[in-house]
Amino acid sequence: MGLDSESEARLGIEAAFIQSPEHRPNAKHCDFTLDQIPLIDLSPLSPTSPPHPTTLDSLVAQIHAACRDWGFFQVINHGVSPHLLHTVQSEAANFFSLPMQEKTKVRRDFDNPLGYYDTELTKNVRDWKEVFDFACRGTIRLPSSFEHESDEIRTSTNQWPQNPPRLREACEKYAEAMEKLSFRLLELISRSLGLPADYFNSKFEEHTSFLRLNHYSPCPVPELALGVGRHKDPGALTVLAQDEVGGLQVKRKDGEWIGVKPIPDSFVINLGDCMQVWSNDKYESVEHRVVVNDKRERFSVPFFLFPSHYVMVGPVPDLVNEKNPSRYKEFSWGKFFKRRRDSNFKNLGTENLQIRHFYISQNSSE
Ligand SMILES: O=C(O)CCC(=O)C(=O)O
Ligand SMILES: [Fe+2]
Repeated sequence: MGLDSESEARLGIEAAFIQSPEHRPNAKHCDFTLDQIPLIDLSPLSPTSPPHPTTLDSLVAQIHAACRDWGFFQVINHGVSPHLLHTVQSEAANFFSLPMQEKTKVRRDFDNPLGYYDTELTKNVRDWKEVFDFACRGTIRLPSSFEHESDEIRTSTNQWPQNPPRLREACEKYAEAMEKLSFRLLELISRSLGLPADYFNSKFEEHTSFLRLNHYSPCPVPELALGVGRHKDPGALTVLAQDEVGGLQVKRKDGEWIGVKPIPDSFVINLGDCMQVWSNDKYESVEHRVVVNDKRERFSVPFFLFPSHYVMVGPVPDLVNEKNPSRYKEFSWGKFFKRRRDSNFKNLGTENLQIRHFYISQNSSE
């Protein structure tokens, strides 16, 4: 942005955090009391009472409508113990309250992207947040390079801080619960596309899913910065727990930013880029962002369900036909993820890799 240090001091924030004017939030964007995103009750999935077929059909129909119209929904009665979630939230708060020198003992970097980080870029602008990332299954195997020729695979391993001592256990138990819930959701989404419930399961045998503890501290100039800049999640789906403060916004189909109302003990679910491609654009991965405020800190915990690194992502053959031809060329999940992640660490000087870079033009004259 090219601000000098005097201007930075006057604004109370470093230039790297400042969004360009068209992406800045305004007062209208800060209402988190309206309940517009679909709310879905998952109690028919309860293990004590197998669902009646008509109940399951109605649940699948609700999922279908939410995925088609919003790409976002909230779920209640999901079977995850509130205790697990509250423990992870309080351990996250304990961790982020530690002095910086303690947190940076588990710093994540270009070589090991798991751990603590406070300088993430989204679309080359710095986010007003600090995070702690950990793999759902302890390790993640990904290509070491985005380049096509390279086949080398690198394993990243979780880094656990000694402090707070119970963070690791809380996170590992929570991750297990998220893994289970996300597969149940994946089955519902699969049915909602007219596919067998287990259609996608083989793509997740060595899944590269990870969780993130997000901490957004109060920002002196919330009208200039964002907690997370506008983006789409790259994977299959995201299961997000947020506290009562509010900050997440979803871009509605008409282009309006809509706040997602915090509902106690609920999860916010959104579809990622892989689901958009698999569904051949029946469902969309919807843009979202996080606004910050100058009074209250906010915590959130997303679980990102990502396929195995070797999965080639392309439209599901059963969902394409002559009338509805395939809209995407296949791409390697591992290479796509690696490239997207590298852009979190350094300004690659170009636009981030997006699924539309694999779009097949439907116009034969182009
Ligand atoms: O904190 C939130 O509400 C959402 C964060 C998010 O979108 C992300 O980390 O991808
Ligand atoms: Fe996101």
